Amino acid sequence: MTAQIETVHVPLDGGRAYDILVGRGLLAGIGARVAALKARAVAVVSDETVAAEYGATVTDALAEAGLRTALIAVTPGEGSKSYAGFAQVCDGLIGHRIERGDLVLALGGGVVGDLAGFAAASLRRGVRFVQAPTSLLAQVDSSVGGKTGINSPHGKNLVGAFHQPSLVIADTATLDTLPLRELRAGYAEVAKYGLIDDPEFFAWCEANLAEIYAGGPARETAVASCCRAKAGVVVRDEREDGERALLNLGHTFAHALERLTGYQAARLVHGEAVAIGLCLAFRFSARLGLCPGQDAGRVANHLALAGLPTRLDQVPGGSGDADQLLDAMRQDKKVRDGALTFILARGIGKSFIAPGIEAGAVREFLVDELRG
Ligand SMILES: NC(=O)c1ccc[n+]([C@@H]2O[C@H](COP(=O)([O-])OP(=O)(O)OC[C@H]3O[C@@H](n4cnc5c(N)ncnc54)[C@H](O)[C@@H]3O)[C@@H](O)[C@H]2O)c1
Ligand SMILES: O=C(O)C(=O)C[C@@H](O)[C@H](O)[C@H](O)COP(=O)(O)O
Ligand SMILES: [Zn+2]
Repeated sequence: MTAQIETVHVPLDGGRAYDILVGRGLLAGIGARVAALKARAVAVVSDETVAAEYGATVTDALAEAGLRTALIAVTPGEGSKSYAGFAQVCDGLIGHRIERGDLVLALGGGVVGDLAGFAAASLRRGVRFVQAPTSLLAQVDSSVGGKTGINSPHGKNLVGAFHQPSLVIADTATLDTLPLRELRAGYAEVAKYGLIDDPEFFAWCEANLAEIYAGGPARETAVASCCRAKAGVVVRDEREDGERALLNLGHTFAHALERLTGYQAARLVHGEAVAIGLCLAFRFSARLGLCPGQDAGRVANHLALAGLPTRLDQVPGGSGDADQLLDAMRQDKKVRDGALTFILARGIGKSFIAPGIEAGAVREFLVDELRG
């Protein structure tokens, strides 16, 4: 049974507008919604964990709606967002004879969404895709906005394409089976939306953390609020020529940490890296005299309360030294003319794009952070 459904519309032009549906129990009714997109076949791309839990619900619902289905499941985890994972999905789609008019349906977390989205963008030079996000991170962030791609040994998301989904179906009941560590990791991106430009939302998160973790209406509110915020940014700046870079708050640090930990979930997952990155972005801003130290402390306190790491010395196996971190950051997609761009903050909800940041200043900051 589907309870209340919240719809967030993403009004992109050129026939690329789409809806994000948020509600409990949406997967059971996914067949009719996908059939309305007028495809003959739908290839569901998932990972083995999510496929075991929800694969049959989705393929049965699609088949009942008269659609031919196929299921491709990759190994769970960031390692699948790789050249090998991309080849597996593309060849799976080709093997199942997915045509230009057909659909790819990403059922899973952000790894599956980014990977399946990139395969859809590439297959026969582009087929449509639907996002059915099942992790908190994917429901609040990665399923919206059309950034798709894979990682390179040189850095995160360095190979990819902008390819918007045709529909996003976020069944919040799937979060009931999400491991606590992954729920917490997704929460880092929830808090990010408050820290970017919405101090009231951050205060609401502080007051409602326990309810968001417990499930129920506060969780749905958090998912829909983040989707609304992201949809607004994406419509104004789809390809990150300006404002969209704010969604990268904490990510220059986070992506360097993910590369240096070899994209190994045993050490760090994306949301945990983002939590550390958010704290570093605020502490760096405070060090540059831009942000009150109190605000940086408030961010770290809240993320620690949420069960997330906040410092470099919490990275299992170590984070790498300042030079290694800086070297990894030089591959950031926001680099311009060789100079680093950071998203910094003048306070909670007051983030801004800061181009031309001196590498020396970043290095000194990291050396001090690593000293503890
Ligand atoms: N495209 C974007 O805009 C964007 C935004 C944010 C993050 N990302 C990317 O998203 C990825 C991280 O996504 P993630 O945190 O969802 O990781 P993930 O996809 O690896 O999922 C986390 C783990 O949870 C499991 N899982 C997912 N849903 C489940 C469920 N309902 N029940 C039980 N287990 C479940 C998965 O099998 C996996 O082991 C990173 O690669 C990151 O770069 C992309
Ligand atoms: O959608 C965006 O734009 C974001 O920056 C959202 C981030 O949370 C996400 O991790 C994204 O994949 C990072 O993008 P990248 O361009 O820095 O790889
Ligand atoms: Zn992110």
